[in-house]
Amino acid sequence: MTTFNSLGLSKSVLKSVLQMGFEEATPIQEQTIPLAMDGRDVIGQAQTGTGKTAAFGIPMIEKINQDMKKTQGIVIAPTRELAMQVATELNKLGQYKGVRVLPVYGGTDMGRQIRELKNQPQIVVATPGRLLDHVRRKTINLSNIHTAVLDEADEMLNMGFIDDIKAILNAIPEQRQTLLFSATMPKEIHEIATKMMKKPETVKLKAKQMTVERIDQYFVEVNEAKKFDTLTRLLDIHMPELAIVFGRTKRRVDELTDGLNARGFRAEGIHGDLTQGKRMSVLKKFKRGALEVLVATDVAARGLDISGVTHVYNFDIPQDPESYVHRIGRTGRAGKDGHAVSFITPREVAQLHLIEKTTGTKVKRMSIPSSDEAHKGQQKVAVDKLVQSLESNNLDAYHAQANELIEQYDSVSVVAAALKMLTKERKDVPVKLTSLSPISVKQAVRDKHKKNGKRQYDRRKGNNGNGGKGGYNRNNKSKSYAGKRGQGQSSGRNRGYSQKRNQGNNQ
Ligand SMILES: Nc1ncnc2c1ncn2[C@@H]1O[C@H](COP(=O)(O)OP(=O)(O)OP(=O)(O)O)[C@@H](O)[C@H]1O
Ligand SMILES: [Mg+2]
Repeated sequence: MTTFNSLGLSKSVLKSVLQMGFEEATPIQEQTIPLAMDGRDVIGQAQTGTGKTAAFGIPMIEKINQDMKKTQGIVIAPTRELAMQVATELNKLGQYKGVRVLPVYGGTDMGRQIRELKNQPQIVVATPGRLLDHVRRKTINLSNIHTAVLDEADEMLNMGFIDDIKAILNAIPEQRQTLLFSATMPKEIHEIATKMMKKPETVKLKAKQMTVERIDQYFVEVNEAKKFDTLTRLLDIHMPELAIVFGRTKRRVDELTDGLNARGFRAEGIHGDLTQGKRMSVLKKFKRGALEVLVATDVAARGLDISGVTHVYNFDIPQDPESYVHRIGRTGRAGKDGHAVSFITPREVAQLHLIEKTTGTKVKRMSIPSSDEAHKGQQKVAVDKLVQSLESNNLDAYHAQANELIEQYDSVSVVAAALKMLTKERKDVPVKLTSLSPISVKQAVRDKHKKNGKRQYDRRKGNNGNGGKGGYNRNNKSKSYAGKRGQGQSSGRNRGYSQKRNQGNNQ
């Protein structure tokens, strides 16, 4: 067990860390913080939800000179929502030191952003497209930057972003420290990365598998036409606290959202064609539990840390294994349990095997639940509601009517009728989605070579461990890692080839 105290943090940062409820450092923090504080370039790889943000955030904040009102650190993240989230976490870490952090991303007012950047916040957390805009307009001063971080580094160095990243890094003083973090790091991207860094130290936590062990991983083999009914049945049976359903395209997300609402689920979608205001409001609603289901493209696959997400459904199987790792990693975070179910059409079985091979995980088969099973799930919700009402003890006004009913009918029938009324009957609402062609491994490989499949979601319209169970406590403000963990990835994996999504502006 490593406490933050023993990592040699300054008083103010230590105070922030404790205030955030972190009691001990996670393994990736324990290993990378000392290196980074020593000034080394670091590539850090550890499973989703294991605290990589603080792993780069803490040394970065430590290095900031708070008396110097200049931009000294920069973090680049692939999506706007992630940039916002990272900025919030850094703000918390720097709260007692008095470090100013500004998120900078597209879809927001440029004029205002320029004014804010003029004030030289000490740390800027940005998406690449918008940041490059500022670099070209010379509306950001990069000359005092001593630390640059690429969060989701493999994604940032992938085809869609690499040119922007190169251009940005070239504009930052060369004697900078560079930190790269991600849960995944394909070999060829690691090679590209090391060329941009100075003798980087790679910290790759050893674990049997790339995904978090606490996430139960299942697949269900189902025909395209049956997917939607299967999804709503599973939602009825699993009764997630919060669920994320990933679809492959924006259209898919829209159709799924409409379909789920038609069947009585509170669902909203998030993808790159929505205005930034809408994206933020959907995410906020989801975080506070006003939505049960968030339907999303891969725009929500990386980095987002939303507590209460108990289930992830890959309605469409992701186009590459890395995306699978990140998507399912939206659950099972910070030591909590999670569940993931991937829908595989019969022609996508090879893609599933590739995911299993790459991640070192066995994904268990689950049979398609029957409508009876789903109905039982719905009934369970109705029973819960009834019990809640019983326990609320506020039923006096109904006693007279209840007595009359019991005199006329037997009590079991009366309760059954009440349950029937409370049960959401979903199966009668037909929902038809536009079908998508299956993903094949061959197709995915071809896509890799299609340069025009560039993803730059920041620029587009409108958006542009594992471990011993129970080892992690998160009571109120107290979060701690304990017990045996071995987070991170198994090393030396060689996939033999890599894939590139051809999602273009599908997100
Ligand atoms: N030492 C710690 N003790 C307890 N909780 C922590 C600790 N460090 C981070 N956390 C919390 O764990 C959660 C996950 O952290 P974070 O988002 O940094 O994970 P990540 O490794 O970046 O995941 P991803 O790969 O999905 O981006 C956050 O809510 C964070 O506040
Ligand atoms: Mg992260």
